[in-house]
Amino acid sequence: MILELDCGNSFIKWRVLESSGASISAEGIADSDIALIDGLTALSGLLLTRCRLVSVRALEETDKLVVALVEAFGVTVSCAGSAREMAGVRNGYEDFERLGLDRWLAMLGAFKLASGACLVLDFGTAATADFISSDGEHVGGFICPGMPLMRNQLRTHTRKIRYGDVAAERALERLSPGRTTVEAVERGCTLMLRGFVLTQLELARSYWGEDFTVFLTGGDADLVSDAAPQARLVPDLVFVGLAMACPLS
Ligand SMILES: Nc1ncnc2c1ncn2[C@@H]1O[C@H](COP(=O)(O)OP(=O)(O)O)[C@@H](O)[C@H]1O
Ligand SMILES: CC(C)(COP(=O)(O)O)[C@@H](O)C(=O)NCCC(=O)O
Ligand SMILES: [K+]
Repeated sequence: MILELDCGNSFIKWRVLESSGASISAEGIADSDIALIDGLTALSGLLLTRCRLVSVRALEETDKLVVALVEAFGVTVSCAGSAREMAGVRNGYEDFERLGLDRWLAMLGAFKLASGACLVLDFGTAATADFISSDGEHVGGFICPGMPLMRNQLRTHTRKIRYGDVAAERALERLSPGRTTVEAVERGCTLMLRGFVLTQLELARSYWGEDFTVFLTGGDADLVSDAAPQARLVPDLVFVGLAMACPLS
């Protein structure tokens, strides 16, 4: 069985594939290395042979996780790395190694699925947009605070914005102007993200007319999907790219 990991700034997304790579036998989200290893250990019939991962965390942090995985499961771990060019996509950064690996893998996955120009929108800790033209050129992208960062900045830099997770979830049942603090903040931040989506769509249209595919991914993709009804919601887009960047043969 193959373990795949996407280590973002907030969560580790994981899944276990059958050895052929054809089907998913388990998947989940962990908020720490320990929670990940406990979650995997609790699975019955787990026989890991290989592991591939992508991380946007600090090198030492990623190394620590790799050591823990080797210790716990005796697996060989391969980590996705940067590339100037791969699978027909050319990294557009001046310094290609500085482009976030999750963005790079999502771009590889998107270009493979679209076989044409694409706009990749990822809503995690940060919200990112990346533009890939039909010939595989990465035009560049944008990085903004995502929902968790916007919400936490308001909570920690004001005196009177305080509320819990349950109230936050309930506040997003509608997007009309808020009549409580929690509604005002949660809906306001959601509308900021939707505005971000609309701006990116407008820019993509100015480059490519209607001839492009929009991909939505990341834990908060659902919050903005109404703003881009034409988009393909692909929660595992990073994993599509991970399999391309770390083939297990
Ligand atoms: N099942 C879930 N578990 C945890 N977070 C989730 C889940 N579904 C959506 N989210 C939201 O996803 C966001 C994190 O997205 P994610 O793509 O995991 O970020 P990152 O890659 O930066 O770690 C958070 O705002 C969180 O509330
Ligand atoms: C932009 C990001 C913080 C997004 O991380 P995420 O929200 O997925 O945790 C990450 O891709 C990153 O650290 N990138 C390096 C900087 C760059 O891409 O320019
Ligand atoms: K991510």
